[in-house]
Amino acid sequence: MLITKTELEGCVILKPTIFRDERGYFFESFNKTTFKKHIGLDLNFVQDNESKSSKGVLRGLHFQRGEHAQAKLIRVVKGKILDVVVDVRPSSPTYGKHLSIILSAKNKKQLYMPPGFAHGFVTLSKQAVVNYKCDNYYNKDSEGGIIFNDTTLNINWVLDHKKLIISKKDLSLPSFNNI
Ligand SMILES: Cc1cn([C@H]2C[C@H](O)[C@@H](COP(=O)(O)OP(=O)(O)O[C@H]3O[C@@H](C)C(=O)[C@@H](O)[C@H]3O)O2)c(=O)[nH]c1=O
Repeated sequence: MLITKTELEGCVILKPTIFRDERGYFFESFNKTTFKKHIGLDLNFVQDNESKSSKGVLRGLHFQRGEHAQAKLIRVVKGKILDVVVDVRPSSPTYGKHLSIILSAKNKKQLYMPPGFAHGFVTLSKQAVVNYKCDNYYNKDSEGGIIFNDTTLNINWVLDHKKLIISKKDLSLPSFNNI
Protein backbone atom coordinates (compact mmCIF):
# COMPACT_ATOMS: atom_id res chain seq x y z
CA MET A 1 0.00 0.00 0.00
CA LEU A 2 1.28 3.43 -0.94
CA ILE A 3 0.57 6.12 1.63
CA THR A 4 0.95 9.81 0.91
CA LYS A 5 0.64 12.52 3.51
CA THR A 6 -1.11 15.69 2.43
CA GLU A 7 -0.70 19.35 3.33
CA LEU A 8 -3.69 19.00 5.67
CA GLU A 9 -2.47 17.34 8.86
CA GLY A 10 -4.18 13.99 9.39
CA CYS A 11 -5.50 13.63 5.83
CA VAL A 12 -3.81 10.78 4.00
CA ILE A 13 -4.07 9.35 0.49
CA LEU A 14 -3.89 5.57 0.23
CA LYS A 15 -3.23 3.51 -2.86
CA PRO A 16 -3.76 -0.19 -2.16
CA THR A 17 -1.62 -2.89 -3.71
CA ILE A 18 -3.60 -4.44 -6.56
CA PHE A 19 -3.08 -8.10 -7.42
CA ARG A 20 -3.99 -8.66 -11.05
CA ASP A 21 -4.28 -11.98 -12.85
CA GLU A 22 -6.22 -13.57 -15.68
CA ARG A 23 -9.41 -13.49 -13.56
CA GLY A 24 -9.30 -9.78 -12.87
CA TYR A 25 -7.92 -8.15 -9.72
CA PHE A 26 -7.92 -8.39 -5.95
CA PHE A 27 -7.07 -5.83 -3.28
CA GLU A 28 -7.71 -5.24 0.38
CA SER A 29 -9.91 -2.18 0.50
CA PHE A 30 -9.38 -1.82 4.27
CA ASN A 31 -7.19 -3.61 6.79
CA LYS A 32 -7.31 -2.38 10.39
CA THR A 33 -3.86 -3.74 11.27
CA THR A 34 -2.19 -2.30 8.16
CA PHE A 35 -3.87 1.03 8.82
CA LYS A 36 -2.57 1.06 12.38
CA LYS A 37 0.94 0.01 11.33
CA HIS A 38 1.35 2.56 8.55
CA ILE A 39 -0.80 5.45 9.69
CA GLY A 40 -0.68 4.93 13.45
CA LEU A 41 -4.42 5.07 13.92
CA ASP A 42 -6.43 2.36 15.62
CA LEU A 43 -9.65 3.06 13.81
CA ASN A 44 -12.98 1.65 14.74
CA PHE A 45 -15.22 2.11 11.74
CA VAL A 46 -18.87 1.55 12.68
CA GLN A 47 -20.81 2.59 9.58
CA ASP A 48 -20.32 2.01 5.85
CA ASN A 49 -22.12 4.26 3.39
CA GLU A 50 -22.65 4.08 -0.35
CA SER A 51 -24.17 6.63 -2.69
CA LYS A 52 -24.74 6.68 -6.42
CA SER A 53 -24.73 9.97 -8.28
CA SER A 54 -25.09 11.17 -11.85
CA LYS A 55 -22.66 13.52 -13.56
CA GLY A 56 -22.82 16.98 -12.02
CA VAL A 57 -24.25 15.85 -8.69
CA LEU A 58 -22.52 17.67 -5.86
CA ARG A 59 -22.98 16.40 -2.30
CA GLY A 60 -21.60 18.51 0.53
CA LEU A 61 -19.92 20.08 2.24
CA HIS A 62 -20.95 18.08 5.30
CA PHE A 63 -19.70 17.38 8.81
CA GLN A 64 -21.10 16.31 12.16
CA ARG A 65 -20.51 18.38 15.28
CA GLY A 66 -18.85 17.63 18.63
CA GLU A 67 -18.86 14.07 19.86
CA HIS A 68 -20.59 12.98 16.65
CA ALA A 69 -17.74 14.14 14.39
CA GLN A 70 -16.72 11.45 11.91
CA ALA A 71 -13.47 10.22 10.44
CA LYS A 72 -14.07 8.90 6.91
CA LEU A 73 -12.24 6.63 4.53
CA ILE A 74 -13.55 7.40 1.05
CA ARG A 75 -13.24 5.46 -2.19
CA VAL A 76 -14.99 5.15 -5.54
CA VAL A 77 -16.17 1.80 -6.89
CA LYS A 78 -17.66 3.12 -10.12
CA GLY A 79 -16.87 6.25 -12.10
CA LYS A 80 -14.89 9.32 -11.07
CA ILE A 81 -15.35 12.13 -8.56
CA LEU A 82 -13.55 15.21 -7.34
CA ASP A 83 -13.44 14.70 -3.60
CA VAL A 84 -12.96 17.71 -1.35
CA VAL A 85 -12.20 17.98 2.35
CA VAL A 86 -12.06 21.23 4.32
CA ASP A 87 -10.25 21.65 7.63
CA VAL A 88 -12.84 22.99 10.10
CA ARG A 89 -10.74 22.45 13.22
CA PRO A 90 -10.51 25.96 14.70
CA SER A 91 -7.17 25.27 16.40
CA SER A 92 -5.55 23.81 13.27
CA PRO A 93 -2.80 25.72 11.40
CA THR A 94 -4.63 24.77 8.19
CA TYR A 95 -8.08 25.86 9.41
CA GLY A 96 -10.15 26.87 6.37
CA LYS A 97 -7.81 25.18 3.89
CA HIS A 98 -9.09 22.48 1.58
CA LEU A 99 -7.77 19.56 -0.38
CA SER A 100 -9.17 18.25 -3.67
CA ILE A 101 -8.37 14.89 -5.16
CA ILE A 102 -9.66 12.78 -8.02
CA LEU A 103 -10.90 9.45 -6.73
CA SER A 104 -11.98 6.92 -9.31
CA ALA A 105 -12.73 3.24 -9.80
CA LYS A 106 -9.71 3.27 -12.08
CA ASN A 107 -7.09 4.90 -9.84
CA LYS A 108 -8.43 3.10 -6.72
CA LYS A 109 -7.12 5.87 -4.49
CA GLN A 110 -8.68 6.34 -1.09
CA LEU A 111 -8.77 9.45 1.05
CA TYR A 112 -8.72 9.27 4.82
CA MET A 113 -9.96 12.35 6.69
CA PRO A 114 -9.92 12.59 10.47
CA PRO A 115 -12.82 14.07 12.47
CA GLY A 116 -12.94 17.86 12.16
CA PHE A 117 -13.20 18.03 8.38
CA ALA A 118 -16.11 18.94 6.13
CA HIS A 119 -16.51 16.61 3.18
CA GLY A 120 -18.07 16.88 -0.25
CA PHE A 121 -17.69 15.66 -3.80
CA VAL A 122 -18.83 16.28 -7.33
CA THR A 123 -19.41 13.50 -9.87
CA LEU A 124 -17.28 13.88 -12.99
CA SER A 125 -18.26 10.67 -14.80
CA LYS A 126 -21.69 9.68 -16.18
CA GLN A 127 -22.34 7.93 -12.88
CA ALA A 128 -20.31 7.36 -9.74
CA VAL A 129 -20.71 5.04 -6.81
CA VAL A 130 -18.93 6.29 -3.70
CA ASN A 131 -18.25 4.12 -0.72
CA TYR A 132 -17.02 5.40 2.62
CA LYS A 133 -16.42 4.10 6.08
CA CYS A 134 -17.20 6.24 9.14
CA ASP A 135 -15.91 5.88 12.69
CA ASN A 136 -19.06 7.40 14.20
CA TYR A 137 -22.74 6.89 13.52
CA TYR A 138 -24.96 9.22 11.56
CA ASN A 139 -26.62 11.72 13.89
CA LYS A 140 -29.15 13.96 12.23
CA ASP A 141 -29.19 16.53 15.03
CA SER A 142 -25.48 17.18 14.84
CA GLU A 143 -25.29 17.68 11.08
CA GLY A 144 -23.49 20.79 9.87
CA GLY A 145 -22.33 22.03 6.53
CA ILE A 146 -20.85 24.75 4.37
CA ILE A 147 -22.22 26.05 1.07
CA PHE A 148 -20.25 24.57 -1.84
CA ASN A 149 -19.50 27.92 -3.50
CA ASP A 150 -18.31 29.69 -0.38
CA THR A 151 -16.20 32.67 -1.40
CA THR A 152 -13.71 32.29 1.44
CA LEU A 153 -12.97 28.66 0.62
CA ASN A 154 -13.01 29.32 -3.14
CA ILE A 155 -13.13 25.64 -4.16
CA ASN A 156 -12.67 24.81 -7.84
CA TRP A 157 -15.37 22.21 -8.48
CA VAL A 158 -14.15 21.78 -12.09
CA LEU A 159 -17.66 21.76 -13.60
CA ASP A 160 -19.69 24.83 -14.55
CA HIS A 161 -21.77 25.76 -11.47
CA LYS A 162 -24.88 26.06 -13.68
CA LYS A 163 -24.61 22.36 -14.49
CA LEU A 164 -24.41 21.16 -10.90
CA ILE A 165 -27.21 19.13 -9.33
CA ILE A 166 -27.44 19.94 -5.63
CA SER A 167 -30.06 19.08 -2.99
CA LYS A 168 -32.23 21.85 -1.53
CA LYS A 169 -30.71 21.08 1.83
CA ASP A 170 -27.18 21.61 0.53
CA LEU A 171 -28.14 24.81 -1.29
CA SER A 172 -29.29 26.29 2.01
CA LEU A 173 -26.06 25.57 3.90
CA PRO A 174 -24.32 28.52 5.55
CA SER A 175 -21.07 30.17 4.53
CA PHE A 176 -17.79 29.07 6.08
CA ASN A 177 -17.73 32.20 8.27
CA ASN A 178 -21.13 31.29 9.72
CA ILE A 179 -20.68 27.64 10.67
C1 LIG B 1 -25.53 10.66 5.75
C2 LIG B 1 -26.73 9.79 6.10
C3 LIG B 1 -27.97 10.05 5.59
N1 LIG B 1 -29.03 9.27 5.91
C4 LIG B 1 -30.32 9.58 5.31
C5 LIG B 1 -30.84 10.97 5.59
C6 LIG B 1 -31.57 11.36 4.33
O1 LIG B 1 -32.92 10.97 4.40
C7 LIG B 1 -30.90 10.54 3.23
C8 LIG B 1 -29.96 11.34 2.36
O2 LIG B 1 -29.08 12.07 3.19
P1 LIG B 1 -28.16 13.23 2.63
O3 LIG B 1 -28.93 14.05 1.67
O4 LIG B 1 -27.56 13.94 3.81
O5 LIG B 1 -27.06 12.39 1.85
P2 LIG B 1 -25.68 12.91 1.27
O6 LIG B 1 -25.86 14.29 0.75
O7 LIG B 1 -25.15 11.91 0.37
O8 LIG B 1 -24.80 13.01 2.58
C9 LIG B 1 -23.49 12.54 2.63
O9 LIG B 1 -22.66 13.44 1.90
C10 LIG B 1 -21.27 13.12 1.90
C11 LIG B 1 -20.55 14.22 1.17
C12 LIG B 1 -20.73 12.80 3.24
O10 LIG B 1 -19.58 13.08 3.57
C13 LIG B 1 -21.61 12.00 4.14
O11 LIG B 1 -21.13 11.97 5.46
C14 LIG B 1 -23.04 12.45 4.08
O12 LIG B 1 -23.16 13.70 4.73
O13 LIG B 1 -30.18 9.49 3.89
C15 LIG B 1 -28.90 8.20 6.76
O14 LIG B 1 -29.90 7.48 7.07
N2 LIG B 1 -27.66 7.91 7.27
C16 LIG B 1 -26.57 8.66 6.97
O15 LIG B 1 -25.43 8.35 7.46
